[in-house]
Amino acid sequence: MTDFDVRPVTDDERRSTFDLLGRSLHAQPVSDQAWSRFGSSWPAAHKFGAFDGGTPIGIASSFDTRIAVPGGGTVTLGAVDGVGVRADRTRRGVLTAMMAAQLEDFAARGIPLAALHASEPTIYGRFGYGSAALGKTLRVARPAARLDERVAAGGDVRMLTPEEAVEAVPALYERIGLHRAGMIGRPAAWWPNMHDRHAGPHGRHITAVHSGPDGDDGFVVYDTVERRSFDAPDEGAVLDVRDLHAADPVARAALWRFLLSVDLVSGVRARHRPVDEPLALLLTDHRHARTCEVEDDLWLRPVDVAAALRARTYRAADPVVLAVRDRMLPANTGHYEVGPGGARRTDAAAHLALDVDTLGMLYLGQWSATALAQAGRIEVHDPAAPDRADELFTTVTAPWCGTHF
Ligand SMILES: CC(=O)SCCNC(=O)CCNC(=O)[C@H](O)C(C)(C)COP(=O)(O)OP(=O)(O)OC[C@H]1O[C@@H](n2cnc3c(N)ncnc32)[C@H](O)[C@@H]1OP(=O)(O)O
Repeated sequence: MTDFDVRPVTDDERRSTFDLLGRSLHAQPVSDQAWSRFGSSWPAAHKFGAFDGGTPIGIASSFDTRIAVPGGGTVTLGAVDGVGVRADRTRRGVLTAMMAAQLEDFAARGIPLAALHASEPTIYGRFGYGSAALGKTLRVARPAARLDERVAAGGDVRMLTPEEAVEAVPALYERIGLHRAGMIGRPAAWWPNMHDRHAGPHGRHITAVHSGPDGDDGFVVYDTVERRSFDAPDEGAVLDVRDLHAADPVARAALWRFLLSVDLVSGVRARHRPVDEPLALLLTDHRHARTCEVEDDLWLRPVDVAAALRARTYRAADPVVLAVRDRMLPANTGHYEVGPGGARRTDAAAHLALDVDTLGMLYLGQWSATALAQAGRIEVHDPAAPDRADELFTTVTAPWCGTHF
């Protein structure tokens, strides 16, 4: 027996559902002033609430955007930017019911992929999401870390006022483009809450922009946190990189050169960077840039398996036939042939069998079919097939989202 209804959120319920999500994540209710600044980032569209009578007890929110897939194409993405259930109503199927409504809505609207960032990795596999892109945390020692003289240099870095940052950075992100598989477009509604709140006139983050021969081509948003204390009088501040995007290697190196030049800083920390971010290679001594953590970044859910498989490209190898199982969206269950020429449904016998969350793990190229098979996530019917699938799905550049949502 269910004692709640799941339905779309109305305009009047935006703030109460935002506060419900915040509470589930242990945040304070939003103030009137803050809501007037970034409430527009929480439109009613694409939100499913669970209600007991008129009272919200659960929320599953998403927004539509684009995601880059291997090969350079982009497809529509349902970006799940917040799910939460009131603490006294958890573990009674509320999230399951909201996720089902959300996935059916994505499918009905022809959205091929959905994605999220997971608070806890044990939750989302059952809904068909797999960990599809990783991110690393870098710690760089200051003032020891220096860029090697062979690293290409050029252009200028300038700091923006908060007003300039709010104006300039969205257009710059758009111009830099979705050049890595896993990167997503940032719709206008994303910016007030995720960027302007921290880097705009009321925030404390600092924004710097790099300009090359063709104009602005990279930006970094950062904050500094004082570490000096009575017990550690020689510590400077830690510079925390929150958002860094560059159109090319010259702009990226110049932004890192700038970050490493900021005075009174004893270390630079950057979380959720691409796992193949080449910072260590840029330094005279690569040990001054340490990877101290690798975490899951983006979780991906093929919503329309055929469309998702068709959207990306594959490298040269003999085709493989995948048997995909999808409990929540059974129309996806079936056999798919994937080869250098593309992907299509087939009646042919399967070489490999996997659940749809594992397909999410394979899709962007983060994990190899061989590793997934060895981990028991792919059943192997043809012993040569994992090698072929590795060839087909591998990407040269690691996938990375780089956008918090
Ligand atoms: C994408 C994002 O927004 S990340 C942020 C997610 N939100 C949070 O972490 C906020 C705090 N947590 C919550 O609000 C809730 O606990 C939620 C949303 C994670 C789960 O909601 P619930 O209504 O309890 O989930 P529901 O009852 O549908 O559980 C479905 C299954 O997942 C399991 N599950 C749910 N949450 C968890 C968890 N945190 N850890 C382990 N298992 C979990 C349940 O045990 C259940 O398993 P079963 O199918 O084997 O019985």
